Amino acid sequence: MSITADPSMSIQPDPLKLDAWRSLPAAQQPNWPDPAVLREVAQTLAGMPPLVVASEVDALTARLGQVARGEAFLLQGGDCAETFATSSQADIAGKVRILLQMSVVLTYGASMPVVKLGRMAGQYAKPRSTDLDAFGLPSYRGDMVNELHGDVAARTPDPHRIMRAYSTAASTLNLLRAYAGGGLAALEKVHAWNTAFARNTETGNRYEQLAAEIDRAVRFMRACGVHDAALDGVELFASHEALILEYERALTRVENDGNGARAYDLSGHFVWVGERTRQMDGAHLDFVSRIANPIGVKLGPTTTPEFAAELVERLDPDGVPGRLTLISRMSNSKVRDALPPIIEKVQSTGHLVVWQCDPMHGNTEETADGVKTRHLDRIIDEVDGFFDVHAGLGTHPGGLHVELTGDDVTECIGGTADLTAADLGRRYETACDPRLNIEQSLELAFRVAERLVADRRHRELLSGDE
Ligand SMILES: O=C[C@H](O)[C@H](O)COP(=O)(O)O
Ligand SMILES: C=C(OP(=O)(O)O)C(=O)O
Ligand SMILES: [Mn+2]
Repeated sequence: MSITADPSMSIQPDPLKLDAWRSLPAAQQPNWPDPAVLREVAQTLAGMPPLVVASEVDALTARLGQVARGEAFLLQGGDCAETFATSSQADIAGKVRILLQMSVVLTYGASMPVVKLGRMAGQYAKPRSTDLDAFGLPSYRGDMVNELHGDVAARTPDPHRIMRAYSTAASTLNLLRAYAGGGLAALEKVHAWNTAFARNTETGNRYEQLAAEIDRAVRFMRACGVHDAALDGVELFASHEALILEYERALTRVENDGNGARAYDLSGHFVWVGERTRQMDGAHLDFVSRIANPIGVKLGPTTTPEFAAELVERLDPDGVPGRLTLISRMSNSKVRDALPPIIEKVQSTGHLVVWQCDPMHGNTEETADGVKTRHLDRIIDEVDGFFDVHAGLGTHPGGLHVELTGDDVTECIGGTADLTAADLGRRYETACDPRLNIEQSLELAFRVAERLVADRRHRELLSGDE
């Protein structure tokens, strides 16, 4: 579905052209039945407090600048589709715990600072391959738009859901901030992040050993009188796909500092444009080109090097390292051929971007029963291919973008527990794409930490540092 939105919906004078997208083709927008209701909701939302503030957004750009320069690693993860029903304390805590576990594996294992970015507090809208689902109902497009369960009425887009998305994002962020600022995220809790379920697995045991070492180190530092905020909490940022442009626009605020007026999309710290909405002349790229947030763009296997170079010039005109993250999602079979010419062409522009690997979306497959799944072997192979390509070109494999949950779900197959298609029925709970469970997520984190260490060692040997 591709529609051009109503240009009369511009809310205010618009010197930064934040409404220019309205006259461009916008892919994947819902067919809202009543534009007047949508307008009303957008106006209400525009008068509400933003969910994050500009200084936090700028802090994330600075951190991502470190990633772009090869000094840090970006870990981004969370649900494919957050739902209102699965935004409870337990759901949020579960995702925070697994992100903390993965980041500690990476920080400790690879001695590299990790920028932590949840696919959380806004990931309520989904692009779909088809307008109708397998039952002939209008496709589920995320809780911000329509309802997963039910009939045609439930699947009819309802603009009021946008307000519910805003309030669910607010309560999710509230808890995220509380967890990040202390309590759950303090390094003393490194053992507590491991759930009972994962503790009894091979990967969970491996984590326990690492946690024991960290625990000892933290106790040693405390005994030496070290009281550093970095031990007591973490910086945790929030991100989602900027899909429903009415929502993103309504939460965009213009800030005036010494450097003039800048627009920030304060629905989250980082937003990205998906594979299905990255048309060069389309509404989504126009909108994100006008905001000051760090932004991402997904790049699938049809991406040409020329497109990537044009994208970089367009979205990072001022050459700010960390402004742009290019998220490759090529599939394990294509990454080794498709990615190198893209990186080389982008390098030739002189811009410094974050290179991030999404090993999930190119590797979705269907079982004989028509269930969407992903095999951990293919996921790990795409990550390996991504690292191989960067090692070959001398560029920094900057980050990982994954769909995961803090639960013991059975949605992806493979891993040390050797889940098969026959296990999928046991706990298949996703609203959209299959997510890694805790053990599979940890296994992937250990693999990435090993690659970071091995590749650094290799570079040091080549440069004769040791
Ligand atoms: O992340 C989401 C999916 O990859 C995307 O929405 C497409 O899913 P579909 O092919 O089931 O529509
Ligand atoms: C839809 C998604 O990805 P992509 O745009 O890469 O298909 C997603 O990240 O959930
Ligand atoms: Mn997905």
